[in-house]
Amino acid sequence: MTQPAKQPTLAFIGAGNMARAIIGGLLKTGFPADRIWASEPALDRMDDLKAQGLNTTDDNAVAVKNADLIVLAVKPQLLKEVLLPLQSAASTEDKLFVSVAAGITCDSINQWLGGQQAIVRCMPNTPALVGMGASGLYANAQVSEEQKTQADSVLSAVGITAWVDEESLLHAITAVSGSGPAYYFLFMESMISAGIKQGLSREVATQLTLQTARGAAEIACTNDSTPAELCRQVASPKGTTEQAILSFQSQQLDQVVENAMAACADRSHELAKLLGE
Ligand SMILES: NC(=O)c1ccc[n+]([C@@H]2O[C@H](COP(=O)([O-])OP(=O)(O)OC[C@H]3O[C@@H](n4cnc5c(N)ncnc54)[C@H](O)[C@@H]3O)[C@@H](O)[C@H]2O)c1
Ligand code: PRO
Repeated sequence: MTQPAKQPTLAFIGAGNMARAIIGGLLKTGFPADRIWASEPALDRMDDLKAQGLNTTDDNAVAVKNADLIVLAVKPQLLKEVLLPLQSAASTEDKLFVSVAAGITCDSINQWLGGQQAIVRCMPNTPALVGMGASGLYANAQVSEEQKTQADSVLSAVGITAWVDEESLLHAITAVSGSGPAYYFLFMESMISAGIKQGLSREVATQLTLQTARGAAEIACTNDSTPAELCRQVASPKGTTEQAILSFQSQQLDQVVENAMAACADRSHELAKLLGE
């Protein structure tokens, strides 16, 4: 992690999957555990975090008061009821809020916090759990360069970061990388099922599918060739792969993927409207 000039004290409001992935990454990079607060309604669910040296509380306002950078990591459906009681804790100092909640806009968050707070919206993904996350980030006008660097450092602890200048692009980022891991898992499941139908045991089909996914991702990430070129390198003319590719194309794989990602982005828009009032 690139250490910012001033290392902030962090608070995680909600210590579920995404928060824990980020906390784990931060600790691995040497971020001091005693500069992290974690807040959950049930204290005993954070015994492991406390054992690692984090400050834990069941009072979100305490965590917010103690922190410079607050990661909002509750479900989008809960964000409003979590933020409304935090207005006075939030407004006392110059704090940065980093929201990972899908869909919810900076305007909604500011409306609930009752001010003009510095807000970074972030769309991370679950590969953050293994330090291979991909996070899209957007900063509102109140965010200073130093705060932007701090937010980037937190998310860089669990993978790569990409900033966008338009908040609305977070819908597309959700469709690409936020939800993206699920598409690959689904495809793996389909390949395993098809392998079993062709006579392989579940164990062998799973082993070969997962290693193939890992290997293909590694080549795509380390090679200068585009995925389309890498595909051509596997598919010998008049060979076996070509037939599989032709089958995918005849069923309009591009269109299937485009439709699925449009549905994902539409839901992100919808969540912003439904939950943002
Ligand atoms: N899981 C993903 O793939 C993913 C990807 C990108 C973004 N996100 C976003 O991350 C956020 C968290 O998702 P998650 O998968 O970690 O969910 P999660 O359910 O694992 O974590 C949410 C946590 O919030 C806690 N919580 C509930 N009420 C609370 C309250 N009043 N105060 C404090 N904490 C409270 C819950 O106990 C839980 O531990 C969501 O907004 C989601 O949109 C998730
Ligand atoms: N998981 C969250 C959802 O499905 C946000 C992106 C990934 O809503």
